[in-house]
Formats: sequence, structure tokens, C-alpha cells
Amino acid sequence: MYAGGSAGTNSTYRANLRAFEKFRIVPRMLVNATVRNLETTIFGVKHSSPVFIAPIGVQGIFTAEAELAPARAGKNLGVPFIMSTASSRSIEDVAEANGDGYRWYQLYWPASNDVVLSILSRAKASGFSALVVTLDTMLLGWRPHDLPSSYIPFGHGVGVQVGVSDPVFMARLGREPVNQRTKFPYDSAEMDRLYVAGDKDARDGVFLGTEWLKECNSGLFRSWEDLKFLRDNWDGPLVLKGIQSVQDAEKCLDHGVDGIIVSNHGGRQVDGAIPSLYALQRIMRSPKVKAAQASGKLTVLFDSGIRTGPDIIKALALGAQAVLLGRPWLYGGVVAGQDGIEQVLRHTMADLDATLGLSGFTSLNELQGKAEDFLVEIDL
Ligand SMILES: Cc1cc2nc3c(=O)[nH]c(=O)nc-3n(C[C@H](O)[C@H](O)[C@H](O)COP(=O)(O)O)c2cc1C
Ligand SMILES: O=C(O)C(=O)c1ccccc1
Repeated sequence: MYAGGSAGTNSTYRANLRAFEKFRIVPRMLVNATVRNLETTIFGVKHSSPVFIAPIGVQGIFTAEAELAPARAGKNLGVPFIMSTASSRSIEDVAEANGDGYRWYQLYWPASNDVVLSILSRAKASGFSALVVTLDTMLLGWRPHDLPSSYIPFGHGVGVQVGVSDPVFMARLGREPVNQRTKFPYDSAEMDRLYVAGDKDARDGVFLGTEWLKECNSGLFRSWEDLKFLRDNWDGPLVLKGIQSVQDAEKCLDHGVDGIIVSNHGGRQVDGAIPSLYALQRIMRSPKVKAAQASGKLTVLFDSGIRTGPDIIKALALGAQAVLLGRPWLYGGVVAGQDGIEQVLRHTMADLDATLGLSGFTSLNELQGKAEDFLVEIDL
């Protein structure tokens, strides 16, 4: 329910998927595609495919391994993993699970700068290469399906491990950082049961979760000028997630931003928002953005609605350089843990590989940004 649901009437969610139906591939024949190459270079690092694992927090709702499962899957398959601030495991534990894998850290921007600095330094020390700042979730969207149960993970003490393991945040509450894993179940139903039974640790977990929610949900006052603080305090690539308008994409160029993720959060925030694929098309029509991408000044990534290999081809043709896979890996994990996540990733890449060849291409470079040559938009 929590994962599948989107904001409002699910209109944006449906439109995200429908947009992929509307753009169609026009395959070419008799091209020698016996050798195909999915390699993709982002921020100077070569990856075996253009697929990234999207940051999805609160994994503790779903599985015991929580965020360790996608972190391990990413390492095993060489797929970059993006860790959420709403994780049910600490930055350090997730980094350990990802080992010598490649990882980025996704920041929900805390209201206090001392907490921001603490998290950035932990992420740096734990080997996260880039910082992704999610801008579309300064508060959670209106999600009617979660109302009957008044469901919000942080309020149930789930997904707050980055906060409760943070020395600066906890010091403000007069507390030592704790490794919640040893004290509380990650499962929210079990947490509810213990809470109602009056369990002291469960009650404390809910208290801490509520404090962390306040810290992370108070970021609405942030402005473009505040990016300077992040820019000054993070020396790796800085990526903004949740960009949907041409104006915002262009603004990034004046604020030291290295990359954008065109995304509407899988339709979970603004019901009635533009489908993410159309947002990408409009953004890539901006001559400023196109020139910045061509010169390597701005990297463009995409998510919201990627389900298959052909979807990836369409997003790349419309100008994205890589994509984030969201709900599909989450569902694979719910069904079969780390193995399930690996299956979904493997299948997605195999589908991409086959479709690439069948469409008449041998590498992704040949189609990236070339929508006018082999995509058509049809009425449905
Ligand atoms: C259950 C759930 C939790 C999510 N948590 C986060 C998060 O913590 N941080 C974030 O930036 N995005 C989060 N997202 C959004 C994803 O990163 C991604 O943008 C979205 O899932 C893309 O849509 P799709 O899965 O429908 O393709 C979450 C999405 C879901 C479904
Ligand atoms: O549910 C979400 O989409 C999400 O991004 C989130 C944000 C904060 C806490 C838990 C989930």
C-alpha cells in the first residue's frame, strides 16, 4: 500500500506510464548488432549499464535486510546504488554492505546546517561519490491511501536510522547516537504492536522518529541560494533530484549543480503533475541545457515510470544519460530479498540489451539524445 500508492488520484503515476506508451521506437534492420555495449560514463566513471538503483527509503517496512539488500545487489552486479536519507540502516552499515561497489548518497535536506554538515561528512567518510539532493519531498504529498491507517513511516519509528545514528542530531536531544537495529524491529506492524503494549524502546523509537521527521520536513524554507552551502561543503558531484521544469533545469547552471534527475517521485508528490518523460522532453529542448550537457557541464538523469528495457531506450533517446529504477527493484526485494532485486536488475539489463540490438543499435551512444531519428509520438 505505502509503496504502490501515489499522491491524490494516482493521476501522475498513471500519466508517467502512459507517456512511455505514447513514445514508440522505430527499429532499423540489417545492422550488425552482434556485439552490443551498454557501457555508460557518468561523472567520468564508466558503468556497465545506464541503470542506477533509485533511492527508496524505509525498506525496513518491507524486509529484514532493509537497505542492505539493494546495497549488496548493486555491488554484486556493478550497478550504482543510491542510498536514501530515510534509510532503516545507518550510512556506515549501508556503505559496508555495498563494499567496493559504487554509491551515491541522497539527502533529505535537514533544517539545521550542523546536522547537514554531520551527514555530509559521514557520507564522504563512507565512500559515497556524489550527493543527490531530493527537492520534491520537503513534505510528503497528499496520499489518501495512507490516511485510514494514518501511515507515515517516521512516525512509526521506521526509516530514521540516519538520524538516530547521527551524533550531532542526537546531541541536540541530549542523547548518544544509537544503533537502533539492536533495539527495535524494523517492521512497522511489530513496532505498532510493541508501542501499544507500552514497550519503552518502541515508545522511544517513535519519539526519535517524530523528532527526525520535524528536522527533515522543515526544509520548505530552502531557496536556490542555499545550494551554495551544500556546494561549499561537498567536493564531489552535486545532483538535484525532482527537477521538472525547464526554468529550474536552466537555473541549475548558475548554482554549481553538476547533474539533475528529472523526476516526479513516481507520482507520489504532486497529483496532476507533468509526466516525467514529457518533462524530460521539454527540458532537453532548452538550448542552454542541451549545450551544457554537450560540454559535460550538466549531467541529465531520469526516473519515474521506468519499467522495461524499451523504457530506458526511450528515456535515453529523449536526452537522459542514465536512468533510476525505482518500484521494480523494490517489488523484487519484497518478493525475494536481495536475490529478487538482482533478478529484476538482470532482467531489465537483458531486456535493454536485446531491444537495443533489435532496434538496430550496438551502443547507447548511438541513440542518446536522438529521439527525432527513431522515436515517434502517437495518439493513444
Ligand atoms: C516506497 C518509496 C519510497 C521512496 N523513498 C524515496 C526516498 O527516500 N528518497 C528519494 O529521493 N526518493 C524516494 N522515492 C522515489 C524514488 O527514488 C523514485 O523517484 C521513484 O520511485 C520513481 O518512480 P517509479 O518507481 O514509479 O518509476 C521513493 C519511492 C517509493 C515508491
Ligand atoms: O515515501 C516517499 O516517497 C518518500 O520519499 C519518503 C520520504 C520520507 C520518509 C519516507 C519516505
